[in-house]
Amino acid sequence: MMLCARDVSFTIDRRTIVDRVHLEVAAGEFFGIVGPNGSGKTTLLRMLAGLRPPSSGVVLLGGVPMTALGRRDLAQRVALVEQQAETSERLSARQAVELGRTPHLSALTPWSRRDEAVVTAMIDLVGMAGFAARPWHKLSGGERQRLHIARALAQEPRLLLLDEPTNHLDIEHQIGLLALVRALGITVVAVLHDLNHAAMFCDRIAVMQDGLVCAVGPPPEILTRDRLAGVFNVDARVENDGEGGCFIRYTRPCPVHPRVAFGDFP
Ligand SMILES: Nc1ncnc2c1ncn2[C@@H]1O[C@H](COP(=O)(O)OP(=O)(O)OP(=O)(O)O)[C@@H](O)[C@H]1O
Repeated sequence: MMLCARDVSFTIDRRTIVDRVHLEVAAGEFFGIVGPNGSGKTTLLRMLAGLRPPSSGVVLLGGVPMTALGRRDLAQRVALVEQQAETSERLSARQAVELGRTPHLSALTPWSRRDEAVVTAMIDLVGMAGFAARPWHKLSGGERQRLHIARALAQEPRLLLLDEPTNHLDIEHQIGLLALVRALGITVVAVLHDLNHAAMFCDRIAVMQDGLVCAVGPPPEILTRDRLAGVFNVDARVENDGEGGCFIRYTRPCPVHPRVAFGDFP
């Protein structure tokens, strides 16, 4: 499902956090948003999800302004997994995923065998089948994160928005999750901190800096040594992966001498 942000800004306390962002994400594209801490990624993602109305500009989903879609319509099309998503502690793992079916239920369409099958399939997809009966509060951070993804997939969204989806995951599950999401073939917009993951999985990425999108394009065009230095303040070599992509090799900085030592404190 095509997503378009037209000159979208967000201002709070007279500070512009997202500044006239223009983006077009094609149906089926895996689109990454990268940028330093505080550059406006989460704020932009929440506007793309229709959760935060822009101060100016418009977000269009399939050509329709988000603001024209009712909450239920929106939830049937768009799923968002936020950074510190929480779920009530009294639920089991399976019940947490079942919440993803809520937008599809009504008095006329009560819980059905199809809902049951979708929930089972999504729990299975994220490798959590053995955990379904476990109480939520007894799960690890990574297990919860995988179930948050399963809950979002159980919504059967056409647009999936992910804010640092690999948080808490071990390396196998970081790579497995991004590969899985990519294989779904739906439109995905993901805020990613790991630039090598962005390079591996994204069709295109947008780089944010101080609320502005300063570059958009395929990873090898965008993740240049100069940009990594200018935007992220790191020294790195960008190498060709031999398959049309790239990977980044960071340079260890020279040793820095802290201006304080623990012994300085009485
Ligand atoms: N509700 C708010 N009120 C005031 N300032 C806010 C609010 N929400 C976000 N900000 C500020 O806006 C800026 C952008 O925040 P945002 O969370 O979008 O950044 P980010 O790029 O996602 O950061 P990170 O990588 O650290 O998650 C930050 O400086 C943040 O402190």
